[in-house]
Amino acid sequence: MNTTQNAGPALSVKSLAKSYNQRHVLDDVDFSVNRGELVAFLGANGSGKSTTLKCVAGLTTPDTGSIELDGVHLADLHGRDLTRARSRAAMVFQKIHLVPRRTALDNVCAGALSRVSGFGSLSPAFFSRELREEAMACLDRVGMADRALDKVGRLSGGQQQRVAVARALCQRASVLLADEPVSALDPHAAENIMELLATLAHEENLAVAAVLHQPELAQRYADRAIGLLHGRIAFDGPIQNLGDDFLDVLYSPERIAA
Ligand SMILES: Nc1ncnc2c1ncn2[C@@H]1O[C@H](COP(=O)(O)OP(=O)(O)OP(=O)(O)O)[C@@H](O)[C@H]1O
Repeated sequence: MNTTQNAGPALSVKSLAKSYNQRHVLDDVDFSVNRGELVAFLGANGSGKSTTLKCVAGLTTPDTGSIELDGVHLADLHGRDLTRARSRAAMVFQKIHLVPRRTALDNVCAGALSRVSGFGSLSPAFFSRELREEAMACLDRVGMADRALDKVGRLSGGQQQRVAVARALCQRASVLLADEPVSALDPHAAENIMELLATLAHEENLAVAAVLHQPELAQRYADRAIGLLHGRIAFDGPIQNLGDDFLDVLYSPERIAA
């Protein structure tokens, strides 16, 4: 259970802008994600969804804009303070960045890398008993405790994605940033992961932002949708307000080519 008591949104982004080679890919992007909420990021290829999450996670540097995590302005911080504040947001990718030859448990322990000083490798020798117990609890939360000692490379895609979520939980993040978490999964496994993300939002009070390419999954599991069009927010509202008219705006070929 997330125990952070900040009253505001877990993630607040204001006036975010980003260019690559003088080409604007994000322009004046404002949004927030609250605890207890699953927000789906929708939009055509190249509309800026991943770049938005990467800016929040610190994987790319925005040109301008402010990012607040749990009420803390990242721009005010440097060095270890910045690393610690950033660790409040954990990224879960489509291409699951786990170490296949290590066990699920060791991979989950590695989620603590950004918050535990004193270990700098995936070597189990660095993992304390307390950390292992916490990692086991995280695996239990995603329904993978019985596979803790299996090497990740032997798990299915859906199971690996669960381990990746457990690693994010072991980071003690309050914000989960999931970039196409179900794109590589079969429909059944995709539903299971979406159900897990919704449970973490609704029952464990995490703020979850998930980039999805399946509007129907967003409509089934998300509370709110943010639609990006050419790097700008074209829709931000309750999921039930996301009708076919808005989906046409986000995905129609003429607009994408515009
Ligand atoms: N490292 C980079 N260097 C140059 N251009 C980039 C880089 N990363 C992204 N872009 C460009 O920024 C734009 C937005 O990309 P981004 O990956 O954020 O879009 P997306 O909405 O997530 O797309 P998709 O649905 O295809 O994953 C695209 O035009 C892309 O080519």
